[in-house]
Amino acid sequence: MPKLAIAKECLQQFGGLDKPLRDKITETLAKFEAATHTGIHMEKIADALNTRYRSIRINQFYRGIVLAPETGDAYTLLTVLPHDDAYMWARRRHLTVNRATGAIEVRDVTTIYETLPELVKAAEATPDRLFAHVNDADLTRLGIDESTLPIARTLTDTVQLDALKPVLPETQWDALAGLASGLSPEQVWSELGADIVDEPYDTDDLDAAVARSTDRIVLVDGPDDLMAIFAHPFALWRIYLHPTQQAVVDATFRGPARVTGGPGTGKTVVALHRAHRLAQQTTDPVLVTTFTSTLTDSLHAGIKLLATSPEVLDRIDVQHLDKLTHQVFRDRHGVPKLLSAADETQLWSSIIERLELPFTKAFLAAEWRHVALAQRVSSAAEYLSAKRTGRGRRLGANQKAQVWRALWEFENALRERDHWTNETVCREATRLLEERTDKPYGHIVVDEAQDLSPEQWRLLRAAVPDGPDDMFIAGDTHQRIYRSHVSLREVGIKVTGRSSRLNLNYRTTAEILGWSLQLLRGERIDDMDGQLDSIAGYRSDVHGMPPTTKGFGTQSDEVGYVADTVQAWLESGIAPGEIGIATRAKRLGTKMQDELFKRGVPVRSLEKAKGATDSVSVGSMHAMKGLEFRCMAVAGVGAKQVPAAGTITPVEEDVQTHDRDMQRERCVLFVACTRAREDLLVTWSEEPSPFLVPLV
Ligand SMILES: Nc1ncnc2c1ncn2[C@@H]1O[C@H](COP(=O)(O)OP(=O)(O)OP(=O)(O)O)[C@@H](O)[C@H]1O
Repeated sequence: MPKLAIAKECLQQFGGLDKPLRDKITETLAKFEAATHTGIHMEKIADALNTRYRSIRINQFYRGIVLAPETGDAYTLLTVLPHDDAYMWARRRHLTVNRATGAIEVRDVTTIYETLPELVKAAEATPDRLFAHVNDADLTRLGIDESTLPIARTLTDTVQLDALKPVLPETQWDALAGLASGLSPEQVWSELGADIVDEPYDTDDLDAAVARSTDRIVLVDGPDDLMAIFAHPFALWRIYLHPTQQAVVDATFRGPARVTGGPGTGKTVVALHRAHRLAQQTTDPVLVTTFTSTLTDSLHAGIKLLATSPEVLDRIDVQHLDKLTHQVFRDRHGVPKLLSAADETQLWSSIIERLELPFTKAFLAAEWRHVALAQRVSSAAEYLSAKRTGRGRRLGANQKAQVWRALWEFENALRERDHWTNETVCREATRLLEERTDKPYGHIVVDEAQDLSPEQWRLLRAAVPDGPDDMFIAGDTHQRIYRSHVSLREVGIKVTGRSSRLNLNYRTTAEILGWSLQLLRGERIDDMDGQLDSIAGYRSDVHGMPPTTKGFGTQSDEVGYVADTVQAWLESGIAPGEIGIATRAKRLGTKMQDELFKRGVPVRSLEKAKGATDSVSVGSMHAMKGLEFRCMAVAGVGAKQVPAAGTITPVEEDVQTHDRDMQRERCVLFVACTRAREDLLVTWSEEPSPFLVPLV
């Protein structure tokens, strides 16, 4: 029976076609396995650059181009195009095997040949060469072959390289783009997928190369599999992973492991695939968790797209972390009486007054959370020797004794009133899990790890036995938007030596990513494992318009302009559900919603509505975490709103906490801006935020 494999390019094209044509393609290909009987017509193509190209008829106007096998029965669908374009494709494009990875590559030989004289002419006008810093041996080692090398040597800037993307062999172009973005040859080498580079390849064996190209070509396993692939043509991440993503998904780790990387690099995608793979290999439950409910919903939707078997799906428990914590608590103690924020403030005030302490409520509350709870301090002696990393105000022994007295009184009051906070519920749930010898999960996968508190980490550690692949952690400390700062080591989770990094952004254009990264330039951001993280090497291969930044005299002018822009996006064919508006202050978000509602634009609040939508989404910058939109407006980025004054500890009170608060506010803005896929508008009224000043 003939087998069919589908190249990524086909699925991308498929997503952009009309429904009747998509149905026709699915129908034709579904018959493929029975082709010998139904006689699907495969024709040889005169003058094709590869004698194994065949065309298949989809309908009167469309043809697919297939690579027929030399021997055997595995066919690869390379492209689906209108009749003449399909034949032209086959006459211009050559298939070769990449020297470094052994994977198949397509190159548009004719266009390359036609472009070369222009490149040579441009190169004669300048001594600059884009790859002057890389020697031939390194380029060759990275898979640049003798046809591409002279072109690479002629390039003078990245604009030329970008223009060659559709015509150069993909893997070779990726290697050149990595080098051009500042990665060293070693870093590019590791991005190519170090585990496949040692085999001695037969560069003439196209069929073996197709089988190796799992990041670009998927083998269809019967008609049901075909239907599943074509049912979600935009979810390319389900099928085609970058070699660095695939390596992390497939690896076996002796203990906790993690993946880091900038926004949109596919950390969530990797976490989902890994959870799915673990669930396929084990009978133990696999927990997939994160810290917000919107994110939990989207993880759930992702797992449902991946897991086609009901048994595997049943084994994966996607749970909001707070919900899981409360569940463990409730199973033993029933529903806790939670202390409200106002009651907590009141309690600190009364303690300060009664003990006549020279500290503020905010200071004591932070000391309780970030020192006492974070380090499980339970006695005066432990508090005296506790690390106060990140706390700027130094305390003498007497002051520490006073603070400890206040913390003790606070906890005592909670006990006497049988009141709980989310933190003490988590602490108790952790204790309950630590007691258990039968842990509820065999594996745990955590997304957006940067925002979990130390107590939440201990809870997760206690919910899974120590062992291979016990915990998998995806996160990016540049996107930390809450107060928690954790050293994984200090909460008993050792990831050193089991950490991988993703660099290639799949979401945002290079222009939006580059602009947004400038918001964080120079910031010293930890990596949760005792080192500093870095933004070097993050890149996007997709280009678009630079972000638009615009200031207004009044807020109502700003609201009007954002609403005009949203209407223009809608008129240009963008669906309402593909548009997002983020604000730091909720009040401005409400104004935006009112304005759009008045103009008859369907709009919803992210904080209130859930699930898929065909409305414009308006939400706080925090609510944007984990989401993405084709077009994004980040509004109200004025000096009075960003950083949000109420969230910044005064310098006089604690300089280190002040600095962390400022950094966190930058990260919040960074997260909002990096949700945009194609278009980003950033606005403010009166003075711009100090974070924007160097950029506008
Ligand atoms: N291999 C892939 N092929 C196609 N699309 C991909 C691939 N990997 C990721 N993507 C897409 O890139 C976008 C970002 O992926 P994802 O949300 O996993 O990134 P992330 O690193 O978790 O982002 P963030 O940290 O900003 O939340 C998504 O639209 C996802 O579908």
